[in-house]
Amino acid sequence: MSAEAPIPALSVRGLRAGYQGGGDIVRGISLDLAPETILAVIGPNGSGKSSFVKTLAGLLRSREGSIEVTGRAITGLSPARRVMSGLAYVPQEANVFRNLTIRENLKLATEFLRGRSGVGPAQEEQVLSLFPEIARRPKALAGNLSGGQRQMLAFACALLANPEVLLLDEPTAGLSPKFVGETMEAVIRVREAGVTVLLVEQNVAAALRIADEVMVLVAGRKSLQAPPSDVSSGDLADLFFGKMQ
Ligand SMILES: Nc1ncnc2c1ncn2[C@@H]1O[C@H](COP(=O)(O)OP(=O)(O)OP(=O)(O)O)[C@@H](O)[C@H]1O
Repeated sequence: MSAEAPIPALSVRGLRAGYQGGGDIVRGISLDLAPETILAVIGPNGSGKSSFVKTLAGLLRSREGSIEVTGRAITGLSPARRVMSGLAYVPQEANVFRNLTIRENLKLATEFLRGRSGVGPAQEEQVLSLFPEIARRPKALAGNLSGGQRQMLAFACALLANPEVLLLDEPTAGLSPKFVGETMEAVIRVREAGVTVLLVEQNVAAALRIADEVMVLVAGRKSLQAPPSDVSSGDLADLFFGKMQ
């Protein structure tokens, strides 16, 4: 890296992780993610995408390797301390309290984040400006929102932390095509607001449309990292098919 290159928003070196009593599922992943970009992480079912993102979020303990956010080591930190260090995470499921209103969900997230710099009314206003349909209905129960709107509420809660990096685990899972498009538009707005996004996605076409870089995971290893324009559907078919053989 030259002296002028910006510090990566997220830097991962030799990351290995697995579940208790089992072998490694994340098998030596390294990557540098430039600031204010979207990295789409794709790969066959069971290739370790969710495990990778959980390791970054601190929910799965890393066995080896290092993680830095804007040049600061976070490898040994708890999930909560990682959020405070600028790494926010939206899990695939159970990412909002369905029996609480939009306003209550946002309030809880803010309470949790007390002490993190940049958290407060100005940040909330900026975040809500990204998601007008959430901002318009503060008293709506999260459980009564559409799947797409619920994802936006989950994004909003995570962004209240004023993070440098937002980790999204399959935000379009189970959504109809209309809501897939809306969710992807929301991810673009998040990047435009200055946040770097690591997006795990099963919907390869939708992810490639918005990503600046794509990383293909096969059996817990990085098989490819490139701009989407450099990745052919033949390459992807080979990588996905290779896993199934
Ligand atoms: N809690 C767990 N305990 C033990 N093994 C697990 C656990 N969660 C996932 N695994 C295993 O880890 C491997 C990778 O799973 P993971 O969910 O990370 O893959 P994925 O690429 O996200 O899959 P998908 O695209 O189907 O969501 C699989 O073999 C899975 O069975």
